[in-house]
Amino acid sequence: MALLAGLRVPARSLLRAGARLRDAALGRWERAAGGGGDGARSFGSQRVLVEPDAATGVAVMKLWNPPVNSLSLDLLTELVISLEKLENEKTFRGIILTSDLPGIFSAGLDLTEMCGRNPAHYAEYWKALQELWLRLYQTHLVVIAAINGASPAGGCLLALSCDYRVLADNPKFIIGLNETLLGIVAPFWFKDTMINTIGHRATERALQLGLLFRPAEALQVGVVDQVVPEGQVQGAALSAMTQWLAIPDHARQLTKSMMRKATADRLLTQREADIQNFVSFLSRDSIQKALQVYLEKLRQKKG
Ligand SMILES: CCCCCCCCCCCCC/C=C/C(=O)SCCNC(=O)CCNC(=O)[C@H](O)C(C)(C)COP(=O)(O)OP(=O)(O)OC[C@H]1O[C@@H](n2cnc3c(N)ncnc32)[C@H](O)[C@@H]1OP(=O)(O)O
Repeated sequence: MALLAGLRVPARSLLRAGARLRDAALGRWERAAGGGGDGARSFGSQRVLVEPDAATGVAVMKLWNPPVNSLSLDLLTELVISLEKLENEKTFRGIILTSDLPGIFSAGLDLTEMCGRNPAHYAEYWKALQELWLRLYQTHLVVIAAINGASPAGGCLLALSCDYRVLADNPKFIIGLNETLLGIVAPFWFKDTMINTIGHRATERALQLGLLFRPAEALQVGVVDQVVPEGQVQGAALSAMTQWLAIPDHARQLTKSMMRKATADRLLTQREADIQNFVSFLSRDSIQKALQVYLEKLRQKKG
């Protein structure tokens, strides 16, 4: 009930949620894609819905982890599985990554996974996040983020890891790596991903100040590539996809790898140390206190 109290979604969505939870309990669910007629079927898990269109080779991947699509351990795991499945299907060349929750793309890392747990849990959680980033950042598929809501911190990382970003024009849809505002530090691979997108100086300023950009600023600094009216974000992402898919796959994929491999390798060569850093950083009393205070503030916002 407490979870439901936090939901700000219409009754229709609650019914849909109920159906998904039921189906998830039965294992992976599948349903026919609306009138596609091309044999493509939606598939997914409890928190990730994938709507593949075999005719175009593009799948829409929707995050659904109420209330704010925080990147819980379960969501991270389900995202990796869905990505892997699409990568293994030869018919698919592109993914549109978006949210199935109104007004939120992703609230970033799930603070409840980082607060009051034990070191083994922190290690497992961080490894899952590394896994998702390594896969998303290096996937041979074209990934376009259709950002239809707020996207702080880890939500911004998700978007930055895509090949192209379209943001819906709403001043509430802020995006950025705001870790310093929480008293924590963006890890080097978050920082590298942002540098590769907007350059060193802009990243230095954004990271130190924990800047969360509104759409016009996000476009200006280059955090996103396009800003479109709300309601047009998925259509605009699909249009952009046409341009990306017009390029021969082998040439585009080799170029993507050439641009991104060194950044990914930097994490791959020190993965274990990065996990240990995270665990020891998070195990400090001062960090736990800062996170608890921040979480409490978020919870009291409504009260
Ligand atoms: C010496 C140096 C060594 C360096 C070593 C490095 C080590 C590494 C250090 C660690 C680095 C970690 C990197 C962290 C990345 C992150 O992503 S941290 C998470 C950051 N996210 C945020 O700050 C976003 C917080 N949320 C919001 O701002 C808002 O919720 C929203 C997304 C803008 C949505 O607003 P609104 O629609 O008004 O919803 P709310 O009412 O605020 O929230 C609804 C409920 O959801 C809960 N919630 C919100 N965000 C989170 C979250 N990220 N995790 C878990 N839960 C969240 C919120 O508490 C509400 O809950 P209830 O009150 O219970 O309903």
